Amino acid sequence: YIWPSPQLDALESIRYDQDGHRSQGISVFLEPCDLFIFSASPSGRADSADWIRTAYHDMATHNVADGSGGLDASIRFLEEQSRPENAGDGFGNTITVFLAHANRYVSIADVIALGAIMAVENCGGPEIAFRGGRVDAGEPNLPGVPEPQQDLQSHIDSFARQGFTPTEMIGLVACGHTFGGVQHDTFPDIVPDLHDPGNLKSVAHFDTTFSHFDNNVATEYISGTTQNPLVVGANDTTNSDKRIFSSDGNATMLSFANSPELFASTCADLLARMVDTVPRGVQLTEVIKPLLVKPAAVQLILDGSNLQFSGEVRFWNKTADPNRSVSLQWDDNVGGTHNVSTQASGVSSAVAGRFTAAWYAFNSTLDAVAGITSMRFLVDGKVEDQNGVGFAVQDGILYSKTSCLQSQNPLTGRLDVAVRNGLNPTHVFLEQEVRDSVNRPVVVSIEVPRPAQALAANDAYSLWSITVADNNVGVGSSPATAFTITAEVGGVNITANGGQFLATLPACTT
Ligand code: HEM
Repeated sequence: YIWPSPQLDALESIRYDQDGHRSQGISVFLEPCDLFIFSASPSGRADSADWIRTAYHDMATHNVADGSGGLDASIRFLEEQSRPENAGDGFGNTITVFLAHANRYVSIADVIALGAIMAVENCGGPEIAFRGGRVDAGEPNLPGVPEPQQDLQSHIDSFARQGFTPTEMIGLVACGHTFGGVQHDTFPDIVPDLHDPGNLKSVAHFDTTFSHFDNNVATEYISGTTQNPLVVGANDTTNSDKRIFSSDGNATMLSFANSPELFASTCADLLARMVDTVPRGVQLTEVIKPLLVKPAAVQLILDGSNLQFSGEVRFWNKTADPNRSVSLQWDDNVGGTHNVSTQASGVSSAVAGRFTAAWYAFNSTLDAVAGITSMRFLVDGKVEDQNGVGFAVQDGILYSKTSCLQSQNPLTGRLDVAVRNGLNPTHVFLEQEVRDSVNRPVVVSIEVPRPAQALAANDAYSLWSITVADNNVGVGSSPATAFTITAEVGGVNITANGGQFLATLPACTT
């Protein structure tokens, strides 16, 4: 895709800015892969296992016939979590971690999908295609998750309702059950108290590598050494993995045992399909791939007769290199081209170090009248401009530095919006992201009134002002969020680069 695209940019960041500079903070819960943040270690549990099971149980309500259910974060509702089919506290744990990572561009359901993908990828598994655009349910879905005491035919029927064939059922169960196990606390009839100081939560694991993706779930099953509690459990009624794995005469499991590559590629396909199983009508984005050159945190602020321009750029698949020269070049509205050097600002990595990225920061002062239309980067003399498209930077609407804090409690401030002469917006509005009563990120818009008499800020901009209160701080799971400015111009919305938190504004003097 072409930068900027607010939704795809946000999805790309949460997927690929994992560790180090500008970390989005999800992958740390998988470091190391047997980390379990909710009880003392060694617990025998793992965040990674909880996250994969959460994605499956959220999806498993899907009904291909009527399009209902699917991966839509309905698992966050306590009503759904309290059903027998959703036994255990892993769903609540997972949602607690994930809620803070959702935003207006990344739904809670997208985070659930990505959490499962990252657990697999970052813990030894194959790369899995990730799309965004899931829509969070406003209420619980109908029940429909398979349970271990049910017979084979009901499992075949259940997976068919979810959209998977009997062979795919074997695959999906094996792909999931290469992680985690059955807990004594949740299933005391399947797993006894193990009294094991190395496994404090008494989890009987599905294979010997419970926090690592590999085909041991298949090799141990085929070789007869498996300790999988759903295969060799004392009560055969709950040996659902045994019935499922053997349902085709062990052909599928044998193929997985013989080929770790086949197991990995099958799981990459099936798990991608699992997280892309969404209620009918939901339109997913393209597969999110890393942008090789990606601006981030671009800010343009009116400061008297100048524009303060700052931001960063990330170069994918590059490591730090003190000899590299990176400069930023931009075009203005009056035919000029300008150059500024950048400074190395950090490095990041993703997928347990499989990928790295090098970051550079820029900071410059532009003449407000000349403004800016687009930018490009020069890396050791080579032009990076999205294959000639350039990186568009809009200067039509932005914050003015004259914005100020009016009161701390309640938090109120005057936001001065600079509108470029000639832009002629039909509307200007502030947008703030908040959470609705069921924790979905939603955007509240506040119209910025058109001033009766335009107040010139300089030769290029006039100011529109509005006093707003930030009612969002500390509400529910909402982190404090910035106000952003959007202008509707000729039926199209353009959004200012960079948002403004009221709390960080200087106090008003008038
Ligand atoms: C017939 C289908 C399935 C049955 C009956 C089943 C049953 C179970 C049971 C009883 C547990 C133990 C839960 C606990 O003690 O907290 C479990 C755990 C788990 N299941 Fe499944 N499962 C099925 C399919 C799947 C699928 C398709 C996936 C994912 C692709 C999956 C992923 C997991 C994971 C990762 C765990 C470990 C959770 C942890 O250790 O915290 N399961 N499953």
